[in-house]
Amino acid sequence: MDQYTVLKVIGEGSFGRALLVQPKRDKVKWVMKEIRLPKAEGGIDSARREAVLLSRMKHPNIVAFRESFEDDGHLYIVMEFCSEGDLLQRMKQQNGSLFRDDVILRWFSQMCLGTKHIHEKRVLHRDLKSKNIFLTDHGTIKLGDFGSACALNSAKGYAQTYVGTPYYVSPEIWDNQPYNNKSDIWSLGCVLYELCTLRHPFEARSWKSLILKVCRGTYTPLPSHLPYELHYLIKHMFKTNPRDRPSIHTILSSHRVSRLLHKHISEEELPKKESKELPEKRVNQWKKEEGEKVAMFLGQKSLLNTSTVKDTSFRNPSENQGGNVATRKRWPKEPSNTVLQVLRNADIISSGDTATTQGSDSTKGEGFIEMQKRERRQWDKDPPERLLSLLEKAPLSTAFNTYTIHVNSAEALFCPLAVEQNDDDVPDGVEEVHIDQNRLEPRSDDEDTDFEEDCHFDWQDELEKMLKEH
Ligand SMILES: Nc1ncnc2c1ncn2[C@@H]1O[C@H](COP(=O)(O)OP(=O)(O)OP(=O)(O)O)[C@@H](O)[C@H]1O
Repeated sequence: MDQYTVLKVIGEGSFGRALLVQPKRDKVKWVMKEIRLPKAEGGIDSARREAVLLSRMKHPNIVAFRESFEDDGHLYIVMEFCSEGDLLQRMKQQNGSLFRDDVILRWFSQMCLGTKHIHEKRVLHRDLKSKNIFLTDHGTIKLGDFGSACALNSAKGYAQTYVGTPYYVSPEIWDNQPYNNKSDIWSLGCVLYELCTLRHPFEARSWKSLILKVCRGTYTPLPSHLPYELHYLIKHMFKTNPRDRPSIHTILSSHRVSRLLHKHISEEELPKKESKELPEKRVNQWKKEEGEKVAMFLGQKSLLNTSTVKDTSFRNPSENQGGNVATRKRWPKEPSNTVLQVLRNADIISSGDTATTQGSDSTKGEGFIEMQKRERRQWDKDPPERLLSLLEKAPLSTAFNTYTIHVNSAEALFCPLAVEQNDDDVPDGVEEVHIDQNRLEPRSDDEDTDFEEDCHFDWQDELEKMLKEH
């Protein structure tokens, strides 16, 4: 710490402060993240290990790591200073004036490259949001902040429960399913949507409304002037079932939008073209040794493969001894219904309307069909009242922050991109989705739902425990 001069405090996040610092020996400015370490011994080792490891990702679109050290109960991570700040600040500066398509596509393609890099190393970001994506003075996008979230997730003694950031969290997380590579894709979809509209796709005034919208994948369509490829991409990134979302590899190589993204990506950065039926071959292209090393470093946590094929190229390190082959899990064919079942019973929802009305809307452009009053799915699970009752008891700090549950705080749900908070709850049975049925053909990316974290964190359990303690 002594070798740095603190120039100023840039800001405060959920886990500590961000300081602008300068080494005493030179003039280059760096950001120093100061993270309060958990008091309990147990989590410290893995907190340090994970933060350092994940901060060491080297890629032009990932915030560069300089060093990390501990001092006085804090973990310090020194990283590249992105002088243009984060994307959320940048969007606010627009004062409602939309970004040009080429700016959106350039930034998004760089985000994809950063995400591709970490996914290739079998690492998940878990907290992708516009606040964690930065811009340099050269206009380059840098993904940041994945070290601290992971570090704190594994810090068992920490008196907070890490979930992610509610506004960016995918349906499977609400349903207590493991985080997987497609969960990062959902969050990336939220950021892309924000860049396109300067609004968040799932704005809400209450937990119930937010979760309902996320779990239904219900969002206001993108403006019609945007290329149809972006409409198509957003639609697929917001598929409620992770198996139907494209992987980062698919987005960059074979997705319809890749043609547009390629204009902003140099040849050597592009993933090599592969035929779709080769998930094993694709896995082989990942640097297996690095993936295993990363998993080993992650405190013996393993990263499981989750797909429909047997993957012989990446094994859970703990299974390597016995030479067992990790069998990929199957995603259920239907989206997970647990949360929706709960919400269906909540007071914002009245009885279902099963009629489907289709009508053309001249303002939405040719070929758009407005789907209204879509048939409600029939859920066959028992209603898990638990989630809703927990949420009712648990006030939350701002839902745009990395979510930590503070039992005594009672801040309202607030969306920073919202101009004003309208009560925009979706009326029962009405989907605000405009579908160009000819062009937006659904497809499955089941084959590239590649991996999930085995260190599944049951946040509902944690929440329940915390509530009991108070
Ligand atoms: N590498 C960086 N370069 C420039 N600014 C940064 C950098 N890292 C963080 N910041 C800024 O520092 C402030 C605090 O960031 P921090 O990551 O600690 O929390 P946060 O992202 O605001 O919140 P949360 O912890 O909920 O994600 C933010 O305004 C962020 O834009």
